[in-house]
Amino acid sequence: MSFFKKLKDRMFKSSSKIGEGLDDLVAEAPADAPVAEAPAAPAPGGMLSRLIGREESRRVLDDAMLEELEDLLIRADMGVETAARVTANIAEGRFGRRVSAREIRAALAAEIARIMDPVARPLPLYAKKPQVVLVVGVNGSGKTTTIGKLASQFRAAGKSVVIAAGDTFRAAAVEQLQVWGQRAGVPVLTAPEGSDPASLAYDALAKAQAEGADLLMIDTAGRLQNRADLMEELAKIVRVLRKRDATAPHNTLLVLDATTGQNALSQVEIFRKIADVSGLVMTKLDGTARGGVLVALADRFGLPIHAIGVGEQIDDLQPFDPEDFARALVGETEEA
Ligand SMILES: Nc1nc2c(ncn2[C@@H]2O[C@H](COP(=O)(O)OP(=O)(O)OP(=O)(O)O)[C@@H](O)[C@H]2O)c(=O)[nH]1
Repeated sequence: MSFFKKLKDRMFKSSSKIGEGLDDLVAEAPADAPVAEAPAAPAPGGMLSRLIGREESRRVLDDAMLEELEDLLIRADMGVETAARVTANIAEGRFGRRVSAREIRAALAAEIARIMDPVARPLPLYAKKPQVVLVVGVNGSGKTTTIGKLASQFRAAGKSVVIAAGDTFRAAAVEQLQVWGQRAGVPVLTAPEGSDPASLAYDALAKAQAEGADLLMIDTAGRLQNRADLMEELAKIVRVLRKRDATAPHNTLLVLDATTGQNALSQVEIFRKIADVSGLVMTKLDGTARGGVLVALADRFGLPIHAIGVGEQIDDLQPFDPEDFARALVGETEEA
């Protein structure tokens, strides 16, 4: 199965929200809508429709339609500012013309891909050994799962990986990480329940250095209820790591849950204040209709999006491909 097909299948809720919304929008043309004088540009596939005797629905792209389009994008979690900008760009050169859903869908996919293109960057790998990756995010966002999936991919690429279970206050979180470590074939370092996460991070880095490991991934707590405590905990981990390696951590990954929609935006704001976030992973894009939030994130923050989670299995973490994502999000059905 191609990447696009898999992504499209997994993101079907987001896909159908925008895809079906666009079809309805064009079909809902007011009966007395004025007919544009400018000839409509032939849409791809238009010829085929004519040959099989089925004309595509078209609607004049006027203010009312643009407003409906903007509403549709906001409902798909793209955020008010991004939705307005995208809609304005789509209007350019098309305003007053009769357009088909297919044409708007293609234009929308191109706009979204243009926004996402600069942020689609895999986790950078450095020559520095061990490369220390701090993983932050609220509880339940998918940190543990993402660490397991990433560790498995790095192992498959021939890298040696060590994981540190830094959420020492939650036994269940540590156990979960151990399960993922086993699946990925990667050692997981733990500390007694309630012990200082910074001291575990220090020991883990010492061990990773002694073993000549390529990567050290450190899980952290995600208790936002007490932000000051969490900030202090993360700052202490960084301080202590730097005693062994002044350049650590080399990446600070923020894991976000797509099902939280617009809330993901405030999580980025908060975590950028309490940790030096260098990149994002968006999980749970499968089974949510809120995938549009990724566009808002890219547009607002410009932080690299390293990968997306599309399921609970070990191989359900994909590199972020802006074109495939954009086409899946707007409900395109065909391969490019
Ligand atoms: N459908 C789906 N589920 C996911 C994905 N990523 C994680 N999950 C699920 O989300 C739930 C929470 O994931 P965890 O990895 O335990 O999240 P965490 O951030 O480590 O949470 P805590 O352990 O509570 O700190 C689990 O049931 C995962 O199976 C994904 O991409 N898709």
